Amino acid sequence: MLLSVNNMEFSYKDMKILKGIDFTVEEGDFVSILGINGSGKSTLLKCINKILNYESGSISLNDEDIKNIDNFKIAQKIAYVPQKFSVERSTVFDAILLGRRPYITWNVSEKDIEITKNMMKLLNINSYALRYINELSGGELQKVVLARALVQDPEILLLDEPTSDLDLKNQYDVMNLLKTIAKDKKITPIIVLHDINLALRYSNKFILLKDGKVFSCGGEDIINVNTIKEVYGIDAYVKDINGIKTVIPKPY
Ligand SMILES: Nc1ncnc2c1ncn2[C@@H]1O[C@H](COP(=O)(O)OP(=O)(O)OP(=O)(O)O)[C@@H](O)[C@H]1O
Repeated sequence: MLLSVNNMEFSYKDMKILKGIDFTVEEGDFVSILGINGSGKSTLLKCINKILNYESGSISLNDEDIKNIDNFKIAQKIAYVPQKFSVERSTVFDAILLGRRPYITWNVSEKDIEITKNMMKLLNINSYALRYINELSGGELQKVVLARALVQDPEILLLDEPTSDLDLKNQYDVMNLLKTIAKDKKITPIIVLHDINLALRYSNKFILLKDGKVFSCGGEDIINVNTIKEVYGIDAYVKDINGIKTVIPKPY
């Protein structure tokens, strides 16, 4: 199993946030984590990436407990794009190249530069390679940090609301690209999203978090009128529109 989270718990000081999380992810899955503000989604990603240390239960990567994998190795296997990122003054090219750090021993290689250039082309950001990242728009920056995570060539890509600053077309462009790159490079994305319809369009697996627990986990069928009501506390229509499952909140 690529990732296995078993009865995992985490607290900030004496405040228990994750209260026995269980789920598994297989290679090739495209996973969306959904849930209301404060339900523990970002905390869960940080535990998987070892930014936070879980206190009980277990998290295993390819059947090995992440506690036994050193951080350098973790960085070769898991890339993480946080919800908020601090922006240093470097060029777009250098910022993306930094994603290769887990592989660079002495010097940056031709291969590292080639991978960086190719990723910039794929994400259509090569035209601003030499611009400073602290001078980019929110959407442009979001593409740069995504490119940086992708050149890391991870097995698992953790993304915390990767489309929050993107316009409608860019949201779908980025998700389409992500789906293609994930398939080509055998990267398994695990994405925190607030847009349920975007999640429904791209994911095959859904994890609904509620109060620090997995309320429901599974395929598209777990997104229904009842789970929307239970998790988000709203009444919604769940419709099939041109073969695409769509959630439309009822007016209230
Ligand atoms: N560093 C911290 N110290 C103490 N409490 C924290 C810290 N970070 C988050 N929390 C709390 O942990 C809970 C879960 O936060 P988390 O950011 O994981 O939620 P989330 O589901 O990602 O929320 P959102 O959708 O708003 O981004 C919240 O109650 C939050 O206030």
